[in-house]
Amino acid sequence: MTSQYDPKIIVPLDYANAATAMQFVGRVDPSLCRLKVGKELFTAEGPRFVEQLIKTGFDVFLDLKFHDIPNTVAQACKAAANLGVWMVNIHALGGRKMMETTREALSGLSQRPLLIGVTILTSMDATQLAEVGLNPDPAAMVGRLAALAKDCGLDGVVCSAQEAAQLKAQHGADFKLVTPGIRPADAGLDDQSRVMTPEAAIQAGSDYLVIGRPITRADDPVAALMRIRDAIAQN
Ligand SMILES: O=c1ccn([C@@H]2O[C@H](COP(=O)(O)O)[C@@H](O)[C@H]2O)c(=O)[nH]1
Repeated sequence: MTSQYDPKIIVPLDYANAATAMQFVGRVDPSLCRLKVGKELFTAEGPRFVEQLIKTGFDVFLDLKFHDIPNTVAQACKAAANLGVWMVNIHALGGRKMMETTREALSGLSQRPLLIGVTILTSMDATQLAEVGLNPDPAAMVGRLAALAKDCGLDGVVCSAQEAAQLKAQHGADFKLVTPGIRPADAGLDDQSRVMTPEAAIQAGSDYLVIGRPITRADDPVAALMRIRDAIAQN
C-alpha cells in the first residue's frame, strides 16, 4: 500500500476529469510526489480511476472528508481501504463515536490506510469560525480536535502548518500532520486563510504538504513541483 519512496509533497488532482489529471500524472513518478483524489475528480471518475492510479505505483490519498453517522463513515472507509488507498480522512467534528467506530472497522484489515482526522479547514479564519458558532481561535479548535482524534486512535490530522509546531510538541513525531494551505512566498492565497510557505511548514513539523494550485495551475506544473522540492531540499 505504501510505495518504497517517501515524498512529502502530496499533489491534489483537482481536475475536472481523468484525461486532464493524467496530463500531470503522466509527467511525474512516485518518487517525486504522492497524489490526492478529492471530491471533484472522484465524483467525475469514480473508484476505478483511483485503482488505476494506485496500479501505476503512486500512494493515493482519498480526500473525501467523510462526515456522517458512525456506521456510514466506517463502511465508506472500509470501501476506500478495499481500493488500496494509502490515506483516507474523516471529519473530527463527527465526534468520538464516529472516529472510534471507523478506527475499529479498519483495524481488522490486512493492509489498512492511514486514517486521518480533518480538524478545521485551512480556508476558515476566526470570523468564519465565529459565524458557525465555534471557538474563533483556530489554534484552540484544532488543538481540541487533534487531541480527540488521537484519543480515538487516528493516525494523524489535517491541519494548517500554522498549528504544526504546537501539535508535534503535544502529540509526538508519530502522529502524522497533513497540511494543506501551503503557498510559496510569491503565490496568491486563492481561497485559503491559514497558510504557510513550504520551507516554514517543514520547519514547523508538517509530515506531508498538500500543494495544489501553486503546482497544478503553474505554466509548467512539473517544474513548479521540482522548484518546491528543491526549496524543501527533499532527495
Ligand atoms: O483543510 C483543508 C483540507 C483539505 N484541503 C484540500 O487541499 C487542497 C489544497 O489545494 P490548494 O490548491 O493548494 O489550495 C484542496 O484539494 C483542498 O480540497 C484544504 O485545502 N484544506
